[in-house]
Amino acid sequence: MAINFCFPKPQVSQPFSYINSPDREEIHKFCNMGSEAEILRKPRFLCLHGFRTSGEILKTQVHKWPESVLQKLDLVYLDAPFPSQGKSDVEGIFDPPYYEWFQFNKEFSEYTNFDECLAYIEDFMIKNGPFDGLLGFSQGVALTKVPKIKFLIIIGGAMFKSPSVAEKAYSSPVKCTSLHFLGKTDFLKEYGMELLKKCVDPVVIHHPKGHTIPRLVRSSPSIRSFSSKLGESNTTARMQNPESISHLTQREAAEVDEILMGPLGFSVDQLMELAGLSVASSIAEVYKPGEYSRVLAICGPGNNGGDGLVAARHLHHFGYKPFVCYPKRTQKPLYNGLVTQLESLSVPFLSVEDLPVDLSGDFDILVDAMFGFSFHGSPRPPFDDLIQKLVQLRNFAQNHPKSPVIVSVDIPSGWHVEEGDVSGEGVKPDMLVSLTAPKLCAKKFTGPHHFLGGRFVPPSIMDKFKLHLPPYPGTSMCVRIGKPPQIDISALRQNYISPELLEEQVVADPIEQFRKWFDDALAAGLREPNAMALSTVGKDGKPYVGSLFAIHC
Ligand SMILES: NC(=O)C1=CN([C@@H]2O[C@H](COP(=O)(O)OP(=O)(O)OC[C@H]3O[C@@H](n4cnc5c(N)ncnc54)[C@H](OP(=O)(O)O)[C@@H]3O)[C@@H](O)[C@H]2O)[C@@H](O)CC1
Ligand SMILES: [K+]
Repeated sequence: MAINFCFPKPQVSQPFSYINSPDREEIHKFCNMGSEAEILRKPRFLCLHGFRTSGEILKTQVHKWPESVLQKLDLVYLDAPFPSQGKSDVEGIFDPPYYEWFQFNKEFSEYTNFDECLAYIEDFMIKNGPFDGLLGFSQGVALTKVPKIKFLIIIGGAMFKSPSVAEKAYSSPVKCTSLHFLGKTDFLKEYGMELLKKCVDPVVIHHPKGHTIPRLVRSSPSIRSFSSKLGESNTTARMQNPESISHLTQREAAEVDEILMGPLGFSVDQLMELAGLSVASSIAEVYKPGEYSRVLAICGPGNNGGDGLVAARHLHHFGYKPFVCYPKRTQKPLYNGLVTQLESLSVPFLSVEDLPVDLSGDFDILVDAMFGFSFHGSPRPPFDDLIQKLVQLRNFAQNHPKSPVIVSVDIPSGWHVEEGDVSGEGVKPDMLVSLTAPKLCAKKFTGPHHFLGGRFVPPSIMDKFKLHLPPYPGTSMCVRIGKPPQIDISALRQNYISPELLEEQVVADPIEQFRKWFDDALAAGLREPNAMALSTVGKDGKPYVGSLFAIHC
C-alpha cells in the first residue's frame, strides 16, 4: 500500500511486508523513546496517505505496527484536500471516502493542484504543529512556510517523473535525517532509489515485498543508525530546553515515593542507594577530585540525609576524602548500616561542635543533605545553625581564595519545596541534584549546575504524572538539565614555566632523550603525556610542527 501520495496502484492484495523484530526495537530507539526516555514529548509526525485512500486507511495499516512502537510516536493523520476523482484501488477493501492530493496525467509527467496541495499541508502543520517529522510524504523539502522538519519516514516513496514538479518537490537536497523503506519488488523502487540521491542523510531499509507498508518484525543496522541519529538530535534539543521539563509538587513527590515503594515493589534501601550514587556521579561530573577532594556531607534526619550518607560512601570510592556530619541519627537498620559502612571506610564523623566556624578553610565541597521534599516550616536546631553556616560561607569567601562549592540534594535546605527560598535564609547551592524529577522549587534555582538523578523511574510513573524528563546518556546515573555554564576561555589558560633547554644538556641518544622528557611529563601529572608536538627548524629557517602520539615506547 503506497502512502506516498504521488503514485497510483496501491497494492492491497498483500498489504504488508515483514521487517523483523529487533527492527521494531530499533524503531523504538529511532523514535528516541526507550522507556525512561519518554521525555519531553513524543516526536510528532504528520502522516500522509496514499493515492485515493484516506488518513483513516493509512492509520488502519500503520496501526498494525507493534504497540510498543506506536506508543512512542505521536502520529497525526490528514486527509488529502481533494475527493477522489476516479476509482480507488482499495474499493471493497477499505471503506470510502477516498481522497487525492493532486491530479496527474497518465504518464505521471504533468501534475495539477500541486501548489494548492502544498499550501494545504502547510496550513495544517501551522495550525496543528509543531511537527518533528513527516511519514509517507516525500516532498517535505518543498514546504517553506513551516519550520523545517527534522525527520522523514518514506515508505515506498519515489521521485516525481515531471522535472518541474521534481524540481519543486526536491528543490534542494533533503537535509534532514530520512528513513526509507524500499520493497524488493516495488514497481516504484527505481524512483525510490532516485529520491535517495536527493537525500543528504538517508538510511535505507530494504524489505522483500512490494509497494507496501512493511510490518516490523527483525533487526537491521540501518534502523539502528537512523534511530541513533534521531536520538542524538532529539536529546540535544530537549536537554537545551529546561523550560519543558516537569516539576513535581510536594504532594506528588510523596505520592511517587509511595507508589515506588508500594505497588512497584522498590525498597527504600534500593532507591536511596541509586539516589546517593546519582548525587556522587553528578558531583564527579563537575568537581574533579584532583581539585575538590575534601567533602563534608551534612546529613539530616530523613531520607535526604540517607542519600547524603550513600553519596559520601560513593565519593570515597571515587577518590574524594569525605567527612560526615550527622547530628540527628535515625535509629533504623538502614541508617545504622550506612553509618557502619562509612565507618568501615574510616570516613570521619564530625559533630556540629567539631565543625569550624568558617567551613571554607577545611572543605572543597559541602553536600547539603539536610532536608528533602518532606521539609516544612522553619528549620529547627541544630539544622538552623548548620544552614546558617552554609549561607554565611559567602561572607568568609574573601579570607579564602577558593570558597567551597555547595551541592544540594533534591531540595536546597531551608527552601519551601514548591515556592523556593521564601525566607531568603535557605542554602544557595552551586549545584542542585534533583532526584526522580525536579520539585517545583527547582524552577527558582539559578546556580550553574542542575542535574537530575534517580535513574529508576518506570514508564507507569512517567505516564501517571505526565513526566517529561531528559534521557540519561549511555550508562550514566545523572543527566544535566539545561546548558552548562559558559566558560571563560581565558580562565582555561595555563602558563607553562620550565627551565631553558640548552644544546649541551641534550642527550646524544634521541630515544634516551625522549624517555627523559616522557618521564618528566609523567611526573608533572600531565593529562596525556604520550601526546606531544614535535617542532623542528629546517635549513631554510622555516619551522615545522607535527603532533605525535606515542603508542609504544
Ligand atoms: N522517589 C523518591 O521519592 C526518593 C526520595 N529520596 C529522598 O528522600 C527525600 C525525602 O525524604 P523524607 O520524606 O524522609 O523527607 P526529608 O525531607 O529528608 O526529611 C524529613 C525529616 O525532616 C524533618 N523535618 C521536616 N521539617 C523540618 C524542620 N523544619 N526542621 C527540622 N526537621 C524537619 C522531619 O521531621 P518531622 O518534622 O516530620 O518531625 C523528618 O524527620 C527526598 O527529598 C530525596 O532526597 C531518595 O532517597 C530516593 C527516591
Ligand atoms: K537537601
